[in-house]
Amino acid sequence: MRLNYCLLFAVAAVVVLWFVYFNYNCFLLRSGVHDVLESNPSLGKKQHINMDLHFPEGIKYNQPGVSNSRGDITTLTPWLAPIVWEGTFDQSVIDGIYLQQNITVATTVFALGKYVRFLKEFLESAEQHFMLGYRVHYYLFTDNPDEVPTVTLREGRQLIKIKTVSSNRWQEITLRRMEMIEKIIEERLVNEADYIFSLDVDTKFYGHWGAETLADIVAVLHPGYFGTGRTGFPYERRPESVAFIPPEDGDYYYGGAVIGGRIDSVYKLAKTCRTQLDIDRANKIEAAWQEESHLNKYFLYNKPKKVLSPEYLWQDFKAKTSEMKVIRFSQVIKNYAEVRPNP
Ligand SMILES: CC(=O)N[C@H]1[C@@H](OP(=O)(O)OP(=O)(O)OC[C@H]2O[C@@H](n3ccc(=O)[nH]c3=O)[C@H](O)[C@@H]2O)O[C@H](CO)[C@H](O)[C@@H]1O
Ligand SMILES: [Mn+2]
Repeated sequence: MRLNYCLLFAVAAVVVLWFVYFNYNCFLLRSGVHDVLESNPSLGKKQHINMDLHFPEGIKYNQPGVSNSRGDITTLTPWLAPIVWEGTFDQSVIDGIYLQQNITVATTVFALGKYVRFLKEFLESAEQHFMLGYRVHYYLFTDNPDEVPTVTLREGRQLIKIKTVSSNRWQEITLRRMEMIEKIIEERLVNEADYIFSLDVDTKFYGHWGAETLADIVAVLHPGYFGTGRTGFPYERRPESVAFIPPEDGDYYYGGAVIGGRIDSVYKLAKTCRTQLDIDRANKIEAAWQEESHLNKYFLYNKPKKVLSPEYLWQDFKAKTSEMKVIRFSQVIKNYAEVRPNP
């Protein structure tokens, strides 16, 4: 009789324990804690997450047209990557696909030395226009965390400050972004994000920037060289630099102010550019436009899967041209001599 009680008690205990464990797991899944607790998924594995363009039922959207949506500009590269212009995408279709993927977009921003002054407008305007509805984590590299302004962030968005040593050369600050992006992907982002954008801080958002910009690896057309012949691009032209591009080569001139894509692809890009910057340094040569020159070399041989039009990187001093239906992100006017640590 006593044995039966013991047995009953043991069974009851197992049932209770299982119940508690099951509910705890459900709680973890619901709260997304599993994403963090999982052991480091390798960068290779990351590649296969969320690649489907699954579209949920019940969303109303316009029927796609059969002629070009824009007649005034090219909306495809010769390797058939989309060039994202206003009028080429339907935001409700894009959000239908990407909102349900539950993605996290890491955004690296560097504010070293006096560039910390650009943060307020950058962050405030990003909160109005950048990836609204998506989880956004800003990773802010600065040598002066105390001067970072307090900006109210929307739900699901956070800012992580990373104390970083500055340099007395602006060229060094901008080119070192590659190794810092490489490191932070290795150390954190592999577990904390799906996509990443590296953005210049001396900038401001003026219009919608959403999930239409997401792809495996994303480049932006530099507003200063859109429509320029390739021989006029400011590529590195000295063969002694790894960033060298001969005058007969080149697709576009891409801006260094915007780099984006999936974590594993941007990792590959950052690592490659960092390695090539190291080789140049050992050979005592610095490319004409630092990491931007190496970025252009990288994209020449590793074509971007999506190209953002200059709507996604304009310059405040530049008059709007006819093909620019909207300005989404733009470099603010700065006094170079006053904000930079060296000429
Ligand atoms: C529009 C565009 O594509 N701009 C690129 C261009 O000039 P820019 O004139 O845009 O370069 P920049 O002075 O804005 O420097 C690039 C970024 O480095 C950071 N920074 C720089 C200096 C400093 O003292 N503190 C600091 O934090 C900051 O995040 C800034 O946004 O060429 C640079 C490389 O030469 C970069 O590739 C820039 O992205
Ligand atoms: Mn800039």
